[in-house]
This record gives sequence, C-alpha cells and structure tokens, in this order.
Amino acid sequence: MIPITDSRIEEYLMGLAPEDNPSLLAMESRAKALGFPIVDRLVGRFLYILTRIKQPRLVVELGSGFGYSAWWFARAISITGKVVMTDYSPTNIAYAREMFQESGLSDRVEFRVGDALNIGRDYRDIDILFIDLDKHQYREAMEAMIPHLAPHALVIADNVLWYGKVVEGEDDPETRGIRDFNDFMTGRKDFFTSILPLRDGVMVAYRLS
Ligand SMILES: C[S@@+](CC[C@H](N)C(=O)[O-])C[C@H]1O[C@@H](n2cnc3c(N)ncnc32)[C@H](O)[C@@H]1O
Repeated sequence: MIPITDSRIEEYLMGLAPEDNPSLLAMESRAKALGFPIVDRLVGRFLYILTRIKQPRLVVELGSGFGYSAWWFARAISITGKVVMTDYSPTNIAYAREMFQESGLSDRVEFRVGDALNIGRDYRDIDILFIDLDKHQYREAMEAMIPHLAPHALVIADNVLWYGKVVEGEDDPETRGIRDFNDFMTGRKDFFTSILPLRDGVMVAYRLS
C-alpha cells in the first residue's frame, strides 16, 4: 500500500476543516468505531462544493453505506433537488434515515435498499452520479448508467487510486476493477476526466455533451 497523502498533510488539512454538526460527527464516529469506509470529511467538503457549483436537480449515489457522502450532497443541494441513496444493507439505510431526520434533510433524500445497479436504472437525467460501490463493479455500473445521465452531467467516483494498489502491480479483482474503470473513463472522448490524489483518489468526469 502507498499512502496517497502524507499523514501530516492530511492532519493539517483536517485542522483546516472544522465541523460541529452533531449528525455529521456521529456518522464520523460510527465509521471510526466500525472501521467502515466513508469518503471522509475532506472529500465530503469537496462533494459539497461540486454540488453547489453544479446545482443539480438529481444526484444518484451507487453505494451509500450509512449516508455519510449522501449527507454532504443533501446539505449542498437546493430544496427542489433530490439525492437518491442506494445500499444493499437495510441497517445502513435505516441509520441514514435517522441521521437525515435529525439534520432536517430527509425531504431531499430517497432511501433505496437493494442492488444499486438495478435501482440506478430507475432514474433519468441524472446530474451527478456518485460511484462508491464494490470496486470490481465500477465499470459495469458506469456503462449501465451512461444512458441515464443528463447532458453535462458530473460523474464522481471514490477510491480510484485504491490505496496505491493501482501502481503496485496488484492483480486482485478490486484493483483490476479500478484500473479498468480508470482506463475506461480516461479513454472516452465524451467525458473530460480528472483524478485528484485526495484521500484515496477522487475522479471527477464531466460529460461534454
Ligand atoms: C464504501 S461504502 C460507501 C460509503 C459511502 N459512499 C460514504 O462515503 O459514506 C460501499 C457501500 O456500498 C454498498 N454496496 C456495494 N456494492 C453494492 C451494490 N451493487 N448495490 C448496493 N450497495 C452496494 C456496500 O453495502 C457498502 O455499504
């Protein structure tokens, strides 16, 4: 494993990103206690900014866990917008419901339990697609969702550097899945794609038409 960002830099950045929302802090503590992978605060704040700039009508998340990343989208989206959360786990979605209720954000969120690849296809004209499900599924998910994206949609994907394994010659299904997804996206002429080495690597791809 290769640390993407030096831990001292990450600590410094975290010091510059104070948050006091009780639901947010509770979700961060839960992730720490369970060792559950969330995008983390630095990426969350980045999602918030992208959402404010884009002003989406519809955000669809593939792989929402218990709602941490969705919380950032919901906080940033206007009251007329909607964030669709998807996760296999009813326990995760039930916890997310509680957190969104507590934060007064539930009216902007649709909570869906099941396979994100099936659920995602229920929606059209998606302005922001966020991909954070099992890593071997990234490309399949993307290919399935392209016809469901709005013109000039943003696709954001987490973990695209996969703890540095993408450059270490690892050949497990997850690393292969991420490499394949990165090659697929950067090879497409209809998306302009950029990868930020923030936390575990965040891809932002802009649909050109
Ligand atoms: C990395 S976590 C998501 C974390 C979340 N995006 C966040 O930052 O708060 C991945 C989640 O995706 C879910 N998942 C993986 N593949 C899925 C699929 N095909 N359909 C639905 N959920 C899936 C897992 O249950 C897990 O909770």
